[in-house]
Amino acid sequence: MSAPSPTDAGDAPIRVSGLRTTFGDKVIHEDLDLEVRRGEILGVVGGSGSGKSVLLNTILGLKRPDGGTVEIFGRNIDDADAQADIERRIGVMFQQGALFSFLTVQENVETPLLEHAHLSKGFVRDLARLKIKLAGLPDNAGALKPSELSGGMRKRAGVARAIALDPDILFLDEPTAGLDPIAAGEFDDLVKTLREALGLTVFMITHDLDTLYAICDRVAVVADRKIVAVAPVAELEQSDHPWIKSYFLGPRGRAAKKQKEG
Ligand SMILES: Nc1ncnc2c1ncn2[C@@H]1O[C@H](COP(=O)(O)OP(=O)(O)OP(=O)(O)O)[C@@H](O)[C@H]1O
Repeated sequence: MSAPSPTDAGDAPIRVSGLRTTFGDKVIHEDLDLEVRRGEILGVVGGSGSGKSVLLNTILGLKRPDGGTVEIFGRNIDDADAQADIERRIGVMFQQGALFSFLTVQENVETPLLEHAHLSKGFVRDLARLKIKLAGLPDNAGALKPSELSGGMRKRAGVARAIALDPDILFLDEPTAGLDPIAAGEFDDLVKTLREALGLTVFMITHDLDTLYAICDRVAVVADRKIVAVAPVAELEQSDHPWIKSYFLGPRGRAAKKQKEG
C-alpha cells in the first residue's frame, strides 16, 4: 500500500484540534476538537449563539484561531502555500446562497471557474450548465437573476456555484432554513445525491431535525464552548447531556424521528 500523499489526510479531510476562538474577552470555543471523516455528511448542531458559524468561519480561514490548529486535507490552513489548493478543493454555500445579485445564475456559477480554472470560455459555459443541472435546476434557470428565483431555487443556485470547481468538501450553512418541508426534503435528497455522485464530504450547519435524521451520517454538537458529542443520531438520543437530551427528545425531535421511522 502506498503512503498517503500530504494532501490526502487519511480519513479525516478536516481536523480541528484544541481550537480556541475569542471576540475580545468573550471566549467562544475552548479546546475544541473535531474530525470530519472522508465521504460523510456531518451535521453540526447547537443552541443559538453556541458558536457554529464562528466554527465554520474559522475552518474556512475567515477568522483566525486564538489557539489550536485547523487542518484541511492534512495541511494547516495558516500555511500560505496550502491556501490556494485548499480554496480550490472546497465549496461553500452560505445562508441564502450568497449569490451576486447583478449576475445571472449562469454567470454566478461561471465566476469561480473563470477565477480558478484556466479554461476556454466555451468550456466554462458548458461546465456551468452541467453544475446548474446537477443542482436540480431547470435549463432556463441559468438566464435568471437571483431575485427571480424562489428561495429553494436560490439555494440550488448556491449549491451549483459551490460545486463549480468539483470540490472534495462542501460546506453548507443552514441550507434548509426558510424552506417549506417539501422543498427542505428535496434539498436533503439533493445533498445526498451529490455526496454519492461527486464523492463529497459534507459539513453542514443545520437546525433542521428532519435533515439530521434523513441524511446525516453523524452529528456534531456544539455546546459548552466545545464539541460535546459526535455520533449518529441514534446514539445521541441516548446521551445524558442536557442540551442534547432536550433537543433530540423534545417534541420536535420526537416528530422528526417518527417521520423517519414512518
Ligand atoms: N463578529 C463578532 N463580534 C463579536 N461577537 C461575535 C461576532 N460573531 C459572533 N459573535 C458571537 O459569537 C457567539 C457565537 O456566534 P455564532 O454566530 O457562531 O453562533 P451560532 O451557533 O451560529 O448561532 P445561530 O444558531 O443563532 O446562528 C455569539 O455569542 C455571537 O454573539
